[in-house]
This record gives sequence, structure tokens and C-alpha cells, in this order.
Amino acid sequence: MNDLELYREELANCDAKITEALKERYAIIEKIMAYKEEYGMPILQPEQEEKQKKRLMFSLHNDRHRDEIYDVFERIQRNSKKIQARKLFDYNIVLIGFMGAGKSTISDYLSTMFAMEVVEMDQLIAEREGMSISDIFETYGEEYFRNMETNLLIEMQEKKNVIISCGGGVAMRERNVAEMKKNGRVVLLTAHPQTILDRVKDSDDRPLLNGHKNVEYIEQLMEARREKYEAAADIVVDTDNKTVLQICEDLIQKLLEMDENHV
Ligand SMILES: Nc1ncnc2c1ncn2[C@@H]1O[C@H](COP(=O)(O)OP(=O)(O)O)[C@@H](O)[C@H]1O
Ligand SMILES: O=C(O)C1=C[C@@H](OP(=O)(O)O)[C@@H](O)[C@H](O)C1
Ligand SMILES: [Mg+2]
Repeated sequence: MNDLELYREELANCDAKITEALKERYAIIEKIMAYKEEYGMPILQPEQEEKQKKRLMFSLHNDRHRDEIYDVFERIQRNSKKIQARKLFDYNIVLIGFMGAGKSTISDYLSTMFAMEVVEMDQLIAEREGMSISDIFETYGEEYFRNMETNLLIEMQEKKNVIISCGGGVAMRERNVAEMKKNGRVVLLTAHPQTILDRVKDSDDRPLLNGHKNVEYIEQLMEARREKYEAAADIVVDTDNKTVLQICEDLIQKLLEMDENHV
């Protein structure tokens, strides 16, 4: 065997070690999940993720290939999250609720924590139309926008393990609720009108609230929508005075409880 062949042999051995280590790693991930479930521990522990990253950075700080190794590690971590998400949620997660309840924010955080794809309905519709939601309302009217929402939900039925962040009005149509339930569990996020006002007061992205940014108006519209929101919901998560992490943890635990109750 010449040197080159020897090096190639060494490389193959190295790959075999990496593969074995990865298999072991993913098996440990499953054990951690089972442990957390058995002892009713929080699923999301972002501080642990940070600790792990710091430890790795420290051990690599003098390495010539630090950036390349770190890049691989990030991917390994992302795939661990995907394994976790697929095990926990065998369906799409559909977030509904009033404007400002936090649908986009919570979707975003969950997608980071579980490496899940997010379909942000408003954003996708705006992108496809090449204009803002406010401009779509102004140019084509609300009915046109609502039809786009319905079509998008039907399109999303082909996806799995996706977080769907609905616009606040999506659950008002019975047809939409039926479509979202075909492959998703529906999570209603709630907040008091004052909380909503605090959250939306500096934004002009919500045409239905422009010119009406006061508690009375929000309360009235929320009341008018309440029945339909509640009828659509599989679970309800209150968001008042909670951090995004607390809301996400609450949401996950309630989704898991649904499985326990159905076994
Ligand atoms: N739990 C929370 N605590 C504090 N601010 C929040 C919380 N959830 C959302 N927000 C803020 O409220 C605003 C509206 O949230 P967003 O996610 O866009 O709501 P939605 O998509 O339901 O309309 C954003 O500025 C967001 O940062
Ligand atoms: O409640 C509604 O009817 C709407 C909510 C908005 O989305 P957010 O709930 O994400 O603000 C957006 O779809 C549009 O302004 C209409
Ligand atoms: Mg939103």
C-alpha cells in the first residue's frame, strides 16, 4: 500500500468513527427526551444549548479548522432538533388568534428551537402578490385577501411537521378551520385587549386596526371573534405576562397532553 492509499484508509476509518458517534449522539437525544417526559421536565432548555455551544467553542478556540468544525456541529444540532420535532409532533401546528396575540413571534421561536419550517401566511401572501397586506386590502378588498388565505391553507395540507402562522382572521371562515384540521392541531393564542394594544400600537401593518388603536375597539372585535376562535381551537394558550419561552413550553405541554388523553 502506498502512502496515498494509507491516508484514504485512515480517512475511511475516521468517517466510520464519525458515523458511529452520530448514531450514538442521536440515541442519547432520544434518551434525554424520554427522561424529560418521564419526569415532566420542560422540553425547551435554551440555556443548555448555549452551555453546550460555549463548551465546544472553548475546546476549539485554538484550532485551525475551528469555523469548519463549528459549522458541522451546528448542522448536527439542527438535525437533532428535527429528530426531536418529528418525534413530538406528527402533524402541522397551526397557530390562530387575534392580531398581536403573538402567532408570528411564537412560530418563529418554535421554528428555531425545533428546526421546523414555518409558513407565515401573511408574509407568503404578501410575497406572492408583491405588495403589503395593507395594500392588498386597499387595492383588491378584504374578500380577495380572505380567498387567498383559504387557498393557501389547502396548499399546506401537503406539508407535514410545519408550523403554520395564520393571519388573525383565518379562523373566521368555517371552511378554513375544516381545512387546517385535516393535517394540523390548532393552537389558539389569547391575550387581553390591553396587552394586544400595547403590542400593536407602534405598527401599521394591520389594516383592520389602523385608526382604531384603542382598547374598546379591540375588545369589541375580539368579542365578535371569540366564539369562532374557541370553536376552532384544539388547545388554548394564554400569553399575558409570559415570556415567549414560557408560552412555547406551555403550548408544547398542552399538545403532548392531547396525545396522553387520546391513548
Ligand atoms: N409574549 C410576548 N411578550 C411580549 N411581546 C410579545 C409577546 N408576543 C408577541 N410580542 C410582540 O407583540 C407584537 C405582535 O406579535 P406578533 O407575533 O406579530 O403577533 P401576531 O402574529 O399574532 O399578530 C410583536 O412586536 C412581538 O414582538
Ligand atoms: O385579524 C385579521 O383579520 C388580520 C390579521 C393580520 O395578521 P396578524 O394576526 O398576524 O396580525 C393580517 O392577516 C390582516 O391584517 C388581517
Ligand atoms: Mg402575524
